[in-house]
Amino acid sequence: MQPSQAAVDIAAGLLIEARGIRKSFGAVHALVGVDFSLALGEVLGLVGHNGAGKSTLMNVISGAIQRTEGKFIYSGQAVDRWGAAEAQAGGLRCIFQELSLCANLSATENARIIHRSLRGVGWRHKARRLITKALDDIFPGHGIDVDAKIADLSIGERQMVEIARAFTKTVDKVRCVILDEPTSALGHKPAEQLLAYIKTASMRGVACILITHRLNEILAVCDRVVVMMDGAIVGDRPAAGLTRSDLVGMMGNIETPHERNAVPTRKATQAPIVNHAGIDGADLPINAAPGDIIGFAGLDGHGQRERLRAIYAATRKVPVAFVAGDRGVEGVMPLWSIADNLTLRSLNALRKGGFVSPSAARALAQTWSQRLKVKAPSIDTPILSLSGGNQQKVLFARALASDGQVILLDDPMRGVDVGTKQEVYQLIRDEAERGRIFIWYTTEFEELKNCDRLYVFREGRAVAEVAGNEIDHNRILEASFGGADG
Ligand SMILES: Nc1ncnc2c1ncn2[C@@H]1O[C@H](COP(=O)(O)OP(=O)(O)OP(=O)(O)O)[C@@H](O)[C@H]1O
Repeated sequence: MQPSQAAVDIAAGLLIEARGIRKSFGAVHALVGVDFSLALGEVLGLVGHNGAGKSTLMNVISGAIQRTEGKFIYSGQAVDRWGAAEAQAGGLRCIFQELSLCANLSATENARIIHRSLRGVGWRHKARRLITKALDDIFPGHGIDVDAKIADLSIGERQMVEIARAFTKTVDKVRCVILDEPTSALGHKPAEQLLAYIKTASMRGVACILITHRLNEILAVCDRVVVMMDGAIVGDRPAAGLTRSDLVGMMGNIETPHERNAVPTRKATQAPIVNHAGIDGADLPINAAPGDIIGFAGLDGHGQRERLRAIYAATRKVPVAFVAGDRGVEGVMPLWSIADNLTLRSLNALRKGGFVSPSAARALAQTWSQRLKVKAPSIDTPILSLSGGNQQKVLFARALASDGQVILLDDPMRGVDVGTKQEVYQLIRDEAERGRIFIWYTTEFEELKNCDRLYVFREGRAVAEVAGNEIDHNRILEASFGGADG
């Protein structure tokens, strides 16, 4: 077999070398002396639990924040001042978890922002061509209108534009792309397309750093895996030959496979509380009784989110809570603390004599932030200073701490680490045992295995119902694409 361009370049030299990097935010020591390197054309997977310091390290490397201490060498040159402009000029691009596109501009205009060379008469035409080509190369068949405002695109489409923009090149070359949870808002197909593209980009000599909690993605594309824990690098190994459980072990977790219980008989005796009719005869009614964990499956964007919202609006008899997937737009109150964000849905229940009881609110916030292991100095910490996965945990805690008997989940585990995910799955099962109903849309097939029953969506309708032991990948794919009874 011919060695790839990446393998040749890896032998030839390093693009990034960082030594003894430290970064503190006041009393929080996010990086405590990190040595990190990246070769030309290398695909490096960066993993670790929520709050381990992955994004902070990438922010230092991309020049978004300044290191407190340490040495940074880029392309053989030691650099003192390293900001976003220097990184861009050096061909280093970054796709952050919280997307950086201007919402009131189109994809075309957003492409222009990072390419100053696109100026003068005809810049719009050139920018449109540039971003369209990148989208077509990475996500063939994407269907995105590059002249529509970003605000009018779905979260998945926004993520695709952000990714495509990072790979566009004009006079500025692309040498390294940092992708922080790039697939967390993408459906299955675009996620696969991106992984394939990362491989081809690396063959052309573009290095990529992939941060993801989806470990199969790391195993699929990476040359090397680096593990972070508590602000330090604790593992660094070639990816070849590693298994998923090796990775989980390197992160200090042990994976316990979940054996699905047979659907408890008590459910047969309980009347459904959710009884939601479809839009027509081809759209199945959604039924859920106390204790049910119902999954919504199918290709992303086929009506699952709309149905969750419709169920939310129609559920009147019992309290209902919603965990949003697009936390930036729908979930997080950015200027508030963890405690205020967490108790927001419980203010009525916390009222004593007409006023919200501060001590009861704090006790509730403390309990649930501990149960979900939110990593922060205290519950008074501003939510925006938390890592992405920890922000998502707070949103989850908000719903579970509430009186919601029906909990609607819109892909809630985006960016949550593998250890916490297992604990949250257990929490969901425990809460279901206590009689809560979960209706759970997820883009991760593995998560669907936690459900008692699934509805598969296609073209805006729930077209198939799959119960218990029939839940398998092929069955879902068949229904998603219209085979068999789908
Ligand atoms: N601007 C900030 N102010 C205060 N603390 C911060 C800030 N940014 C990050 N931190 C803290 O630094 C630590 C590392 O966070 P970081 O975002 O790097 O983690 P991460 O490994 O990327 O986690 P995740 O997988 O959840 O995205 C966390 O404790 C976080 O709360």
